Amino acid sequence: MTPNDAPGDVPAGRKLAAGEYGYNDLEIHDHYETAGVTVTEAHVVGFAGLSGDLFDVHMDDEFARGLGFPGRIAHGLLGLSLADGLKTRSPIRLLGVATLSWNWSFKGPILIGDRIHAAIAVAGKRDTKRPDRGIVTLGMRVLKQTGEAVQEGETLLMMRLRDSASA
Ligand SMILES: C[C@@H](O)CC(=O)SCCNC(=O)CCNC(=O)[C@H](O)C(C)(C)COP(=O)(O)OP(=O)(O)OC[C@H]1O[C@@H](n2cnc3c(N)ncnc32)[C@H](O)[C@@H]1OP(=O)(O)O
Repeated sequence: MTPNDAPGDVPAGRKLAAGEYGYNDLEIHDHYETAGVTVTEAHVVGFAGLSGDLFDVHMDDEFARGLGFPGRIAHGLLGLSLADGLKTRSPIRLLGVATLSWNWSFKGPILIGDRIHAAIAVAGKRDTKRPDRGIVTLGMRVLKQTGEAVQEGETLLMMRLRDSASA
C-alpha cells in the first residue's frame, strides 16, 4: 500500500504478523493493519480542551450541518493522533526512536461514532550514520468502518534495531 494506491488494492509484500519489529526486521512493501478505535464525544471534547481548538465545526452540530457536514466533525489531528497511537503498538510493535516528519492529507470527515483504523506499508528504508538506528518511510492511510480513506500520507520514523544493545 502506498498513498497513491486505490483503497481496496491488495498491497505487494509481506503482511506482518503481530509482534515486535526493529529497523532490521522490516522490508520495503511490508504492510499491516492496526486495531481499530471508535471516536467518541469524549475524544472530541477532550481534544478540544487539550488543543484549544474550539472551532464550532467540532462543537456544534447545527453549525457543522450549515457547512454541509452530517454533524460536528472530529479534529483532523485527533484522527491522526489516534491512528498514530495505534501505528506503533497494536498489533505490531515498532521499535521507534522518534517520529521525524509527517506529509499528510485530510480527505474526509471523521464523525463521532466512526470506527477508524490505519493501513500501513513500509515505503522506504535508509540506514543512518549510527549503526544502531535507521529511518523508515511509512505510507499510511486512515480508514473508516465503511472502507472510506479519510486521511493519508507518509511519515518518517527513526527506529532502533532489534537486539541493539545501545538503543
Ligand atoms: C512513535 C511516536 O510516538 C514517536 C514520537 O512522536 S516522538 C515525538 C516527535 N519527535 C521528536 O520530538 C523528535 C525530535 N527530533 C530529535 O529529537 C532528533 O532529531 C533525533 C533525536 C530524532 C535525532 O537526533 P540526532 O541523534 O542528533 O541525529 P541527527 O540529527 O544526526 O540525525 C540522524 C539521521 O537522521 C536524519 N534526520 C534527522 N532528522 C530528520 C528529519 N526530521 N527528517 C529526515 N531525516 C532526519 C539525519 O539526516 C541523519 O541522517 P544521517 O544519514 O545519519 O546523517
